[in-house]
Amino acid sequence: MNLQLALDRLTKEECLRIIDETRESIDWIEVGTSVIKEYGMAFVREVKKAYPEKVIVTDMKTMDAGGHEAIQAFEAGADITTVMALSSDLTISDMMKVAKEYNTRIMVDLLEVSNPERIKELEKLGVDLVSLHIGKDKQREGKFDVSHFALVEDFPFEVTVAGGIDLGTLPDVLEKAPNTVIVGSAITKAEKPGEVAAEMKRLMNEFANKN
Ligand SMILES: O=C([C@H](O)CO)[C@H](O)[C@H](O)COP(=O)(O)O
Repeated sequence: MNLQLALDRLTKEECLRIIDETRESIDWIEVGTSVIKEYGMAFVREVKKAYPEKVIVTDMKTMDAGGHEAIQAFEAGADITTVMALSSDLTISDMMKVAKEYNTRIMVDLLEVSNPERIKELEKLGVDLVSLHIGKDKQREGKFDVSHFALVEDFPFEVTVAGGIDLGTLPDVLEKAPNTVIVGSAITKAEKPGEVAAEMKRLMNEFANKN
């Protein structure tokens, strides 16, 4: 099970400091949408160069022009880039075509998707990696909870989860055995990010060893 560190609403210097403090505990590094908007693909290149051993996820949240944005992400060194499930099938399939050429992956973000029909369509498109996600704004009405797993439980997807997950909610999330847990603020806003990430990874390893 992977721990993905999500870097959002931070300066470059803060991102690099937090990666450095958490590097022993994290598996995947997400250059968040807000960081990409601030610094562009140049910063993705910088992170990949500094941490070639980590899986780099660019949270592009692509909604259109999928082929172009996938090339931008993969040329910058991303191993995985995100597209919104609510975008056109053509956007998603164009990105999957590019990912095949680069030997990389597309993560489909299920933000605001609750209709099982859309999930079936994604499966038909050949999607294999999805993100169950409660967005930052929506978190004001409630953070990610395990009832959201129901949307994908009958599908063969690799599942990542995000949406305000912290040390309090992690144990319940782990019971559903997602492939990757995405954590942003609970680590990045912590006084000691390294300690929070280490404790999260310890709980994840403990769960994996028991199951
Ligand atoms: O994708 C994200 C969000 O939409 C802001 O861009 C975050 O990376 C994701 O939600 C994880 O962050 P937290 O919710 O702060 O754990």
